[in-house]
Amino acid sequence: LRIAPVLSSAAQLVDRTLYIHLHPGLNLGSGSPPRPVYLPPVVDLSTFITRLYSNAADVCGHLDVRFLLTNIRAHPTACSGSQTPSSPFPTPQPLSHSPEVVLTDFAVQDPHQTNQVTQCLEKYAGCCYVCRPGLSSVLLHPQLQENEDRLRNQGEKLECLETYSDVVVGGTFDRLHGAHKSLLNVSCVLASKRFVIGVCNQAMLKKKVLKELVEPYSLRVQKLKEFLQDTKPSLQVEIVPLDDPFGVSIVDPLLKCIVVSEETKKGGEAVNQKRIENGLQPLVLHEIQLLKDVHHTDIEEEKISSSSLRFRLLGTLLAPPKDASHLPTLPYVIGLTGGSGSGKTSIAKQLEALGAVRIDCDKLGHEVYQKGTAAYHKVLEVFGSEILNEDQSINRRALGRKVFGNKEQLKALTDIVWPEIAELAQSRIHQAREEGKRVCVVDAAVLLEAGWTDWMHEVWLTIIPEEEAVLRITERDGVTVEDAQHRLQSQWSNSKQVEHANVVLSSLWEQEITRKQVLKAWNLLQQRIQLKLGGLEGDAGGSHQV
Ligand SMILES: CC(=O)SCCNC(=O)CCNC(=O)[C@H](O)C(C)(C)COP(=O)(O)OP(=O)(O)OC[C@H]1O[C@@H](n2cnc3c(N)ncnc32)[C@H](O)[C@@H]1OP(=O)(O)O
Repeated sequence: LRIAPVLSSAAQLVDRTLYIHLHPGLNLGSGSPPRPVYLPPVVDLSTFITRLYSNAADVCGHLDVRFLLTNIRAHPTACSGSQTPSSPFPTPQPLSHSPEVVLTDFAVQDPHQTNQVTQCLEKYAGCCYVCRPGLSSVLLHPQLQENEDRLRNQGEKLECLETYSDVVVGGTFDRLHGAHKSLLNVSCVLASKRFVIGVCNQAMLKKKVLKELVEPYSLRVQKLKEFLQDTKPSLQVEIVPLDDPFGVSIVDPLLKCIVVSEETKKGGEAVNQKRIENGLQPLVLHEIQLLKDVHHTDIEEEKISSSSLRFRLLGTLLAPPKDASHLPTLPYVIGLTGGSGSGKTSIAKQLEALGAVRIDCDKLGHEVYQKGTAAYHKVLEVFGSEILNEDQSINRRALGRKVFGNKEQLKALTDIVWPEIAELAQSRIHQAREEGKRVCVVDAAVLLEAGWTDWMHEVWLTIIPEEEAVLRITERDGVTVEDAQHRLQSQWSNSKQVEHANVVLSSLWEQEITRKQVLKAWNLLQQRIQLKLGGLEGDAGGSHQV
């Protein structure tokens, strides 16, 4: 009952990381600073953790909340109410992000006490964690539902939570969120010695929504390590890649418990089946609650999920634009690219409707083949007269069949036409500049392959899964599945393109959803342009105010 009010008042003061240290009954008003104590891992604690992360997602979603377990320790006498183990508390624990301020919800009865209480609090924090010198303290005044609180605390019986020497969990752990942290925290409470985490490798991501936006394996592992080092440094953490749904869970004889959610319970049962087949003891399945995502939209999952987080990244700035000081600030040039069938042209048209000048490079490409032009003759020289229509114009479909799926032939063609298309596109940008336009969108299917990023301010990319692209291409262009695949194979993969993109969009869902992404991307772009222009004006006046 206290969690949400405490979190929301803390969120008003904290920008990034909120570490949580639990000490029920902490008395800061007695004059002498209290000592940190060990708390027993009780069943209530796992409920607390789930509520904590569920509330955190709701009231302070922008914060990286980490519940610390250093003072949670199993002890034979630990589960009989207020008793705590008497072994000395270890030396202060260093945290990944050194605390700058310590907050408490301890209620001061007499305002004259405040100074003494804050001093006690700072000393107490320094006994538990390594804090920077000059750590300040703040007394929070959360709006607690006191009566209910008091009622709950009366005659409470604490039930001990069973702990296990070796605990295992598996998952993708993309963009570590509250539900992951809740799972990890509960697992850390359950594990007394070793915690094994299987992390999905590339092979396991094939079916994931927006799999191209899943963080690299090494980054996911790094974030997990940092979180667990803060949470429970005494634990032996082993992170192993998962190439299949089972990994080490079905071969490690020391494992005792697997932590699952409602959704992954079946997977846990399958693990046990395999363990029995392998002559190993089955694991205890510890099921935790799925956290609800109160902010989820109609097309997002109800639970807190990485897929929803990836979806929300669409249209936002994923990577800062590279230095474009060699380009005029206006028009701001967006290179819009994406595989065949990814909806690039329809997105370019939406941007045009919002005010951008659209430069369609497929169309410019067609212009350069016109009879009598230099490119026309060069293409004829390289590919022969079999690519001509009866009227001697170039049959692009026939040319496409020759080049898509044949690297050398495609290169021969693009060496001829790309310089010509680039020149046409640049002259359109120049014209837009003279007309005082603010934004140009260069719609070019293979912009990255062509190395055109030097004359763009940003690269925007539209992606859809390959199977969907094949469906769309065959339907739209009346070509065979094989031809569609050849065409896609002539282009960089989505993942490779994502590495170079500043903004990613996806037309996988209904048109309205694409429209919302485009609008979001456009509005954010306007803010970036405004900032740039503001910066320029500031520079011109010699002012460097922050
Ligand atoms: C750097 C740029 O992106 S410039 C724009 C792309 N144009 C080029 O690269 C020039 C070379 N390509 C061509 O001239 C033509 O595509 C041809 C002659 C091969 C085929 O012409 P057409 O049958 O009329 O097909 P069209 O030009 O509409 O292109 C068909 C698809 O192939 C893709 N495509 C075009 N050029 C290439 C290429 N060089 N490599 C891979 N895919 C390509 C396009 O993305 C398009 O799909 P989309 O509309 O879903 O995005």
